Amino acid sequence: MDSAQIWQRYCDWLYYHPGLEFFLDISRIRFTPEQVGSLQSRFAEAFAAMQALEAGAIANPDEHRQVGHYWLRAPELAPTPELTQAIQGCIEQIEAFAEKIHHGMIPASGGGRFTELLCVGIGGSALGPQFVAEALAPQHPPLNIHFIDNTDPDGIDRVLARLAGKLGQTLVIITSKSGGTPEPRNGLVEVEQAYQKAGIPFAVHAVAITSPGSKLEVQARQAGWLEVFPIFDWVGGRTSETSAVGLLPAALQGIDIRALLAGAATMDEATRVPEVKRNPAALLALAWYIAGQGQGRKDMVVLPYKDRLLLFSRYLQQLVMESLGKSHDLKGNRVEQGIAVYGNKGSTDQHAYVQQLRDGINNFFVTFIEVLQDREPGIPSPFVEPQVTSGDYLSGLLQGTRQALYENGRDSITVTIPRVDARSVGALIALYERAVGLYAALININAYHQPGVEAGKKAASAVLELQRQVIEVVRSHAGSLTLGQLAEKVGSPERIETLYFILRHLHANGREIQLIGDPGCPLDLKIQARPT
Ligand SMILES: O=P(O)(O)OC[C@H]1O[C@](O)(CO)[C@@H](O)[C@@H]1O
Repeated sequence: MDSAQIWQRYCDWLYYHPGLEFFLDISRIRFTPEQVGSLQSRFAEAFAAMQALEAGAIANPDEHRQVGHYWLRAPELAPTPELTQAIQGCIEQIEAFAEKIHHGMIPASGGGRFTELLCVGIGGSALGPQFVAEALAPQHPPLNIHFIDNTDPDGIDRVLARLAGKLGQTLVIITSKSGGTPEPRNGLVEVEQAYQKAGIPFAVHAVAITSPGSKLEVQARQAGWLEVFPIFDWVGGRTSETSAVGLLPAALQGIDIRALLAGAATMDEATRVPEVKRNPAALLALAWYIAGQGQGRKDMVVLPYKDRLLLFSRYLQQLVMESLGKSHDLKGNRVEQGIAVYGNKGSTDQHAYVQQLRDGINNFFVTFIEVLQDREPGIPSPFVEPQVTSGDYLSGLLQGTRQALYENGRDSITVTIPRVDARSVGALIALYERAVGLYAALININAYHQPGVEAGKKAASAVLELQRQVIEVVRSHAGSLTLGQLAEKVGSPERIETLYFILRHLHANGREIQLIGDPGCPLDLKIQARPT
């Protein structure tokens, strides 16, 4: 194609939404009109499936659940008046609570207003709030946000060290839809202990966001925590940013949650249009499908050219990969679907891996995220070269990379937003949620369950059970044992490798067990109880 044809293709396929000042360009994905035509009937089915989902169908058949995250920003569309009321009530509850915290009507136990916010949660209970905090938190927020999103003791220590001396001014949110995920439970135990050590009551600092009736809710109510906010059954973790999961931390940081919801609602309207060319989420799904031949053969590299959007790719990683990475389709055929997502930000990544993107293995397509506004209005941009600002550079580098990749047979999508504000971020979240839903319908998979995650969780609890057994056996044995003898004694010779990992970890942490000998020769090691 010559430059005039490429330009014509750009104009033909450009999507623009005037209300959101949002552009989407998929012209640099090399698809043919025939390919688009061949997907028309599948798209018709996908639009119908999405309509049924929004009307309250059981769109997550394995878990027998409705999928209602779109109702969160258009409560009037929820299938019953009770649900409409529950959604609206939750938003009002969030706003009222944030106001009381901001104005010191709920005072910190250390006196005065809360100044810090510690969010404990993992996966969908952390990634959205982290992305939104990075993108939208004001320079001087009413509460400074911190996250514990793992069960890494050192990671927890680092966060608690930052809060040293400030626990009395810290509001703690524990977020877990199930209320039983081990990582946030562990975070909660360690944070509670930190409060105890500091002699500060925990309950008057604590808030839960969880499913009604969960273990976490029961604990919060029994202990008299400040408040409990609901996560509705029909909201999945990875699509929970516009529920209390995302809205509460955002409101507490002074982010305009009504604007976030309005941006998402406007994008939802735009992505309900049952015509591919006029629906930006359908255009994205089309581009993904064609780029990866409907089998995820190409990875999605997400490159926002804006520091504030750094965590967007991480957020999308869960949204896309946990939704689309499935072994079977809805008919029970083994399909092993998915699209791998990675990326950080441009132009920084240009000095990291863009070399491979341009010249190396062609197993990806890029999504450039362009932000038109360089910096806050009113702040002048100095020239870094004659007539050129830093922002011009950023824009030039995005365009240059897009062009250089295309010239070398590498495809890309470009999403353009006017500025990083609550409205645009809400729109981006809604855009990708719908694109994932439509793509899942095209490839006929359930995007709303995550059975694969369970296998790792089950295996982990079996490891911990084995560890308990091992400690007991070694403690009650006089003298030392070899690894083989220990494996026999615990009745798990087939799990000798797991045993070795357990022992090495206990030894390294000065725990109940000692290893004597060369750690590089596991079979020669002597295992004994550590003297107390
Ligand atoms: O909010 P919960 O129930 O603690 O779950 C956290 C995360 O764990 C998963 O269930 C599995 O990784 C995610 O889908 C979810 O976002």
